[in-house]
Amino acid sequence: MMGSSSGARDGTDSLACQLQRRVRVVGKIRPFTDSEAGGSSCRARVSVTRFDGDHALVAFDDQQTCRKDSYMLDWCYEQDENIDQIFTAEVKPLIEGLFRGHNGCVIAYGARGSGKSQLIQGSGQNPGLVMIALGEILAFANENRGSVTVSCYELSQDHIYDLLEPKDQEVLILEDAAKRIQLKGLSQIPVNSISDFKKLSFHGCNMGKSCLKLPDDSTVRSHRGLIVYLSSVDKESNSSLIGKINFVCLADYEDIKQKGNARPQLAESTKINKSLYTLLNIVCALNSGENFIPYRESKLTRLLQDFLCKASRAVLITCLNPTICQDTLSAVNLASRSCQVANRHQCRSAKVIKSGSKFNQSCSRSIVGIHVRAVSQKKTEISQCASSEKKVYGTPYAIRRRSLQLGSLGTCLSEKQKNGFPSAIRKKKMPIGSSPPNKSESRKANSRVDIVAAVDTCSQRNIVLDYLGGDCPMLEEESCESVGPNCVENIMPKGGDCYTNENTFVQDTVVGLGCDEKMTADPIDGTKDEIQKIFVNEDQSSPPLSARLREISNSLKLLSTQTTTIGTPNTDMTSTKEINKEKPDPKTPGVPFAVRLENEPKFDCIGSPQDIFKTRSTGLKTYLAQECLAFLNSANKEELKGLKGIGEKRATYILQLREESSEPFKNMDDLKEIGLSRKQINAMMSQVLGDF
Ligand SMILES: Nc1ncnc2c1ncn2[C@@H]1O[C@H](COP(=O)(O)OP(=O)(O)OP(=O)(O)O)[C@@H](O)[C@H]1O
Repeated sequence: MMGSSSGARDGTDSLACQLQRRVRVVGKIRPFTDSEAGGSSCRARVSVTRFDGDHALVAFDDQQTCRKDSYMLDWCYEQDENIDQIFTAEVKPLIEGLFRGHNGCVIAYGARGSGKSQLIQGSGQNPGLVMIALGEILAFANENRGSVTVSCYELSQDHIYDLLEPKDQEVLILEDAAKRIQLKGLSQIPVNSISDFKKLSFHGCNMGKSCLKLPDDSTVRSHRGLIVYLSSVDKESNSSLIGKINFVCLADYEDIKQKGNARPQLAESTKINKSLYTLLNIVCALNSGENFIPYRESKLTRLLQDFLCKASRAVLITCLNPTICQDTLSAVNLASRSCQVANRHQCRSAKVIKSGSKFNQSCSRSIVGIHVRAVSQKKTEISQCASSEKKVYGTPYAIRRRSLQLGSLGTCLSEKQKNGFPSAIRKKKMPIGSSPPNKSESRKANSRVDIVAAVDTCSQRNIVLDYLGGDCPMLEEESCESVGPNCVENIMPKGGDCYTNENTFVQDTVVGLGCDEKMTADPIDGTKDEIQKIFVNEDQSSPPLSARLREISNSLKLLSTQTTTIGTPNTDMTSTKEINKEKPDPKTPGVPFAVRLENEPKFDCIGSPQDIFKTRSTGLKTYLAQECLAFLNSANKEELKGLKGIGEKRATYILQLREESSEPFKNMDDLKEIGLSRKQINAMMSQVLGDF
């Protein structure tokens, strides 16, 4: 059912690398539920390939749509691995840290129904991580004259509530003189045994039953957590030790883009997602050794500040549905990005991952971000790029604040480097009906679609592709130069065909990574197959600017010829949002433009032709603005740069914003935040109109 597993988590190099990581990012695929078992959803769709050391590739294969997505995580537990195993490998080390007075954090993150509650809380027969951990902590406390207390909280809509002793007032986050977080108003209840704990009333329910489990109300989503405090006496020094560990069950991740913006829970979802993004940024920043960690960006991260810091250790467990589910794909994509960006810092090897289009796009965005970070932080280090051991990156938050101030971006780069940036991500359109390339051509083509991700040196033997140093015969010189001589490792898989159709673009992503040593050219057994499996066979890049403009132009033409339609608007106004969303159809829309205008007034009642014209032009403007925004929210860098007022810097910045929020531009005023003046916005709009 599950894919092959290879390797073990015992590589010493890997261990050394992992020890530096403050937050491990792992996955857990939940077993099929009774209703799923035996159904069509039960077909093998998720596979895990583990590599020597601490990395695992999770591949989703949707047989119906032929879509394949693969994500690299620090590790992934398969369906048949139980919670005890996760406890031993991931949580026990944190508990041992707790015994020495260190804080720890266990976070369950994932889509709805992915097994978060089961993992953290468990059920009557199968204790979750909390219960297993508490058993060990209590045993330790009894042996070491220690005491244990617990708190339980809920973070909903940016308000924190005490679940053990509910009060009218919310819990406040304060910082003491030593900069430690104090949760004012959150009760701590002493616990001496598991049975004591089971008797606790968690907001009207018992821990063993439904604590940390949200009520079955799809409109309410919140983060919940249980903190266990341990105070003990160190036998050797006889000093007192105080540590705490937080078990967090995050609210379900929902991909807002996919669900549409018209839902009543949109504001709630947006808030929750923002807090999740911030959390993942923190994970990334911590693992990358950033100095500045943007805790204040959300209440969740502020609340977790003491548990997610340089002095503590944590594990983020991404719970995965075993069947294809867009929310799960998006959730694991984000988790994977956060650990891969961190990996680029920590380890100096490279691995190529070929995966579905979403992953490609997101990777390339991250990669762009990395370049920006490098540039913004220390110009002189650009030429050394990732080969430098120095930390040169900023957090996404910092980037957002900094990136538009990079007035000297162009000047701080040598001419070659300047050229290198845009060319690092190139597009190649495959001709219509072109026949599949032969093997050697295919190799060349493949070299253009590689996604490069940095991973642990220890896992190089298992790398799913051929690694090429500067002497690779297949390597195109152009590719090498695009990222500079010192920092580029060009990577190209063996075999695997890359066919594209008319609208498919192949994205070149060549990333500068500091690799200390060359990897062997041959992947381990079976990995070649894996390459095929995860190879990009589709790429859903956003349609080119010309296609988008053509769509608008056609729509406008339609308007001018279909006055009768305007006079009798279709009642199906809901189609408006659908058409204007993330994945616009590059073809001429089938629905007449007039009926797609949002809030379109009834023209019959307006009066004179002049009034009708005015009303229509308002609608047109609204539509055009929406198209512009949708375009800015989805276009790739080159397309963005095709717009007036958007150059390299601004395009990079926009991509960066999109990493943090799926839809950063919701109205025209948001464009001012990227430094566009009203005049520039108008010019951009006129450019679009000019094509008509
Ligand atoms: N390890 C497991 N063993 C057996 N069943 C599991 C396991 N993990 C999850 N499940 C089952 O999967 C389903 C979803 O699990 P769970 O309720 O924990 O997910 P969730 O992410 O907390 O969902 P929600 O967000 O809706 O609360 C449940 O029916 C649960 O019994």
